[in-house]
Amino acid sequence: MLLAQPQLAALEGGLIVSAQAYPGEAMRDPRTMAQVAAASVVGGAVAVRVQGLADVQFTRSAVEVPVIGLFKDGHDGVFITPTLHHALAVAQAGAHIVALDGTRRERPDGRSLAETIAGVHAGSGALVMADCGSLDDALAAAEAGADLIGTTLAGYSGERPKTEGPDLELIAQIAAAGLERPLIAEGRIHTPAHARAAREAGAFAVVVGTAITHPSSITSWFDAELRR
Ligand SMILES: CC(=O)N[C@H](C=O)[C@@H](O)[C@H](O)[C@H](O)COP(=O)(O)O
Repeated sequence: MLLAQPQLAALEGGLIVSAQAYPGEAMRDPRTMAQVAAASVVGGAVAVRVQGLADVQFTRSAVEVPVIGLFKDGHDGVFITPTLHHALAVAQAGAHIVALDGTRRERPDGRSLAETIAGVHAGSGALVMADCGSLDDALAAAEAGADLIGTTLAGYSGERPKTEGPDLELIAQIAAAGLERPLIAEGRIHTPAHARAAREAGAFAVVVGTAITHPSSITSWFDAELRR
């Protein structure tokens, strides 16, 4: 799926909404996720991010904006689109952008990040978003040919603390590195003020997931406050 440069440029300053439900959850249905993604576009999302091949397929039909796809396999270590095989399947399902683990950890298929990105580019028209967990990840991912850099794994890969809100320090560090490709702030952006702060720290665009699309979590936040 080809995403032209002007379409990528159009994401600048915008909100990308991630719609994901986890296995066993009430909303874990690709049609439901596609509907949630479509609803977010009505509210102004400039792109959407969805997990799972069927979710990518349904979402492609439900929205006109670019679709970032990923394929989670497992819960520990490298689990976000962990291999080239997973990445090509996501591209085949229709993702304009394939999000994959962009850390420096060993990948289950033994391929390097550079080989994986080259494989996606050679085997599809999709761009690659490297989900990073540190500045060193981001530098390596840019070197490896990633088209977009995300802070998705900050606080989850062991290199950065799990900050209460977004890891603004990391966003600022990566922005200052001048990697010449879009920096996507992602992870624990829970309020409009967090989103603005991420943008002001230097993000090209901002992904919000849980705070918009995960009702059980949002409900628990309200519930916890009422019971404090
Ligand atoms: C670490 C990991 O597995 N992140 C996943 C990546 O797709 C999702 O579970 C997150 O919901 C997504 O990154 C958006 O972040 P938040 O839900 O915090 O707005």
